[in-house]
Amino acid sequence: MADNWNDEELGIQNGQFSPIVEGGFVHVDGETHILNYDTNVLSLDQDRQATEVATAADEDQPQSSYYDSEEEEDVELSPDGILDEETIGRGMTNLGRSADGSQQVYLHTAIPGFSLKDISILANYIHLQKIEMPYNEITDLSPLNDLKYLLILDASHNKLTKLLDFSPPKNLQKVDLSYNDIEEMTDLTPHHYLMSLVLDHLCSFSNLVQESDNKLKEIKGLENCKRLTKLSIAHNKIDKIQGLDNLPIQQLDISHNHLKKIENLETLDRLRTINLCGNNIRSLKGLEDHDLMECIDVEDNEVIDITEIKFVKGLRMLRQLNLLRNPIQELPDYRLCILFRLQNLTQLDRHKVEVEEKVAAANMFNPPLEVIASRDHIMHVVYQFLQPSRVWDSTLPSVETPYPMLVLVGPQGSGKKDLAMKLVDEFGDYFGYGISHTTRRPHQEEKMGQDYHYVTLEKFEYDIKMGQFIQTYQYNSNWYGLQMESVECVAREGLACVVHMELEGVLTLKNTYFEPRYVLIMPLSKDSHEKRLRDRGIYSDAQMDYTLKRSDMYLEYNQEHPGFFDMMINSDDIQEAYRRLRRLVTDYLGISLTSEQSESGDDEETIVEGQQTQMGTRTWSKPSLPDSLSQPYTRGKTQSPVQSGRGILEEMSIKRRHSAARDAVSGYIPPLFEQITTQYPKTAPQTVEGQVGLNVSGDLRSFSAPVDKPLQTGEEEDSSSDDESDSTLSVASAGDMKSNSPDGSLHDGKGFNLPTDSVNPINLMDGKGTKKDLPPPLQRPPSQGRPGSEKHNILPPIHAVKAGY
Ligand SMILES: Nc1ncnc2c1ncn2[C@@H]1O[C@H](COP(=O)(O)OP(=O)(O)OP(=O)(O)O)[C@@H](O)[C@H]1O
Repeated sequence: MADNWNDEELGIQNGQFSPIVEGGFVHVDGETHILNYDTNVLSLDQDRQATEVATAADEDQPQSSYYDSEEEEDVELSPDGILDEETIGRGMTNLGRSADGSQQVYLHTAIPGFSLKDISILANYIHLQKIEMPYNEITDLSPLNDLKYLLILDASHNKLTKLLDFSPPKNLQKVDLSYNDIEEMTDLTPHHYLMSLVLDHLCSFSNLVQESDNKLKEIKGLENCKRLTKLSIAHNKIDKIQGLDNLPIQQLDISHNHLKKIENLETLDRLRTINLCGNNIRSLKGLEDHDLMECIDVEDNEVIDITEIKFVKGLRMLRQLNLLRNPIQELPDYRLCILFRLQNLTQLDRHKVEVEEKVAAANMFNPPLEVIASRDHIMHVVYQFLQPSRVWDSTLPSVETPYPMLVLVGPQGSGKKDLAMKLVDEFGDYFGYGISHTTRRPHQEEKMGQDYHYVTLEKFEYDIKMGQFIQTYQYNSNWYGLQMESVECVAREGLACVVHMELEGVLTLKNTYFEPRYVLIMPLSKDSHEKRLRDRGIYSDAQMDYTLKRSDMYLEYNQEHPGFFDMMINSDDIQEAYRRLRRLVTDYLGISLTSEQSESGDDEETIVEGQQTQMGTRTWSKPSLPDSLSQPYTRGKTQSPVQSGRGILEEMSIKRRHSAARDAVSGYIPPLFEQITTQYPKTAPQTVEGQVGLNVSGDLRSFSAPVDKPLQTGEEEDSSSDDESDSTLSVASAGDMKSNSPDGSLHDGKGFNLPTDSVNPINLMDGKGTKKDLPPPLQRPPSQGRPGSEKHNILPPIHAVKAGY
């Protein structure tokens, strides 16, 4: 009869079978069918009408719902441990089609906790696909021999002594035999459809009180289980991982065994989850090369060394790692340390990884340059705040006119120190060398207080704490730093300060109120850079490698941060580099050189003005006001106008710094520290007239620093030519503009306060960007006496009122 049922009769709607089950009856569409417990087959009961609704069984329903009928409490089920029909019937769930599709049958039964010893009756229920019978006293599974459709078997918590010692149901896929008295794994070749095997806590049942010696010690017999994807053999006495070669295992649980190392997993290339908790493992070696691994649990082991992480570092899919209760937890900053090394983790030690932690880890162990610089800056500002306040009147002469500084930046061995010193030698009337402090020892040819101030680490640290530094940076285990006093010393002389430093130093400097011009001195040829380093004979191979790698970083930084450097000069040939730098500076200062002298090389060049060769005379470039910074300019004869100068962000940053500096200056109350402030000159070099700042106009910088190209043969290096516009730092000679002023003075009584259009370099160009004819520059009287502020009006004036005097 059942064979002829159509879907509707069977309660199948939309392909879903939804009968109403009540005890041994099934109600479908108002008809009641009787379940034949012997065969699982339903037959129609004409006399009964469905009255009550019972819950339809769900395939994944938990065991706890096996018995929920209170009315049947009185009945003694399976007395004497012999499984009976009543017990089975009550545990039946999941009515569905038989495997051949011809009948409606119950597919699942659950008979837990009946102290069953004899389950022979199960042999009659051939349609069962899933049997759950934990917490019994079963010793023999042979009645399952005939259950050829059995897929899932849970016989955990029984008294089985043999592993699957019944002739195999054809398709047995999932087996849980944990908590049995099985001492040894036997050959499971007959169960070659096995996908999941759980053998936890073997031999525990009869040894609840005392730890059994008979626990499973060896993994074996699985060689032919070619479909095994999950294996759990936790809480046994296994001391070696073996016998799993080439199995498709994805989940492996060997927790709480006696493992000392992770081995023989190389061929388990589908492994995704491994649980090794509660062993004696010290090293994570053996976990590498599992590309699909997502989750590793090694809680409660002996992992102590952070370097062990290297074995799981390459696991790109790894998301969860548990290292709780390992000695490694004692390491300082353990969590950030791990998160830095394993940046893909979403869970560590059972705790979700927060984004903030990842950022903190990166900032702690490999901070971006900007973070290094910000920290450095913060540190020095804080230490400065802790000191009595002091007015740096030479370097902070006015909030509107920044103190002129030139920073040569580049990798070690780029030759920037030599260039800086040479520049100061030649243009001593304009530039002074800002001497950094260092903890490194002087090289043979270096002199104390000339190349660096050489100090001990203790002294360096002391000076940091005394708030002396503007910036510091550790390079190759030596510390370098520029002290405020070093800059102030130069400023007091009325000179612009030239310093050289690594990129990190520049980043810090960019956080300060200084607004230097930055020239990247870059050896573009690796070979010549390496040769220069090697020729010095003082660097180890590792140091040279480090330096050469950093030179790539400089190039990248220049590419990625357009406008960060004002100019790049190739220093492969140091003579040529100096010529370019020199040229840049003369443009910058508005100093004219005769073409003859320019061609004659760096050593011979003489500064002239108004076509007169006279050492020490010069024309002055007109200082620009901040407003003029974003004016366009032409760069080189052959190039189309390129935007340069400050980017929008830089502009905004400068505005912020101006405003901060303005606030600082206006709120300054000196009397308390008069003795400190008065030991330094209160003002910068006094003469205001004809002052030249380095803050020459630039344009919006939308490209990385322009490279100052070497001159071609026949090309004139003449500041009077159009080449003047070659420099990013230069503007059309503003000295020409000053010809309107009889004495070349730009002073308006307060400092620089020229009408904007008079300093706007665009005004020097015609509409097409070519230079207009300009009036000849006025000759400036030759300098006399010692070089210094009184003669060289480089610095802007101090606003005494603003400074609080
Ligand atoms: N205050 C500073 N802040 C950051 N870096 C600095 C500072 N002073 C010097 N440096 C840089 O530290 C690096 C190491 O200094 P060192 O004197 O050993 O190099 P160098 O041989 O003079 O390099 P170069 O030939 O490029 O001038 C150099 O790149 C140098 O410019």
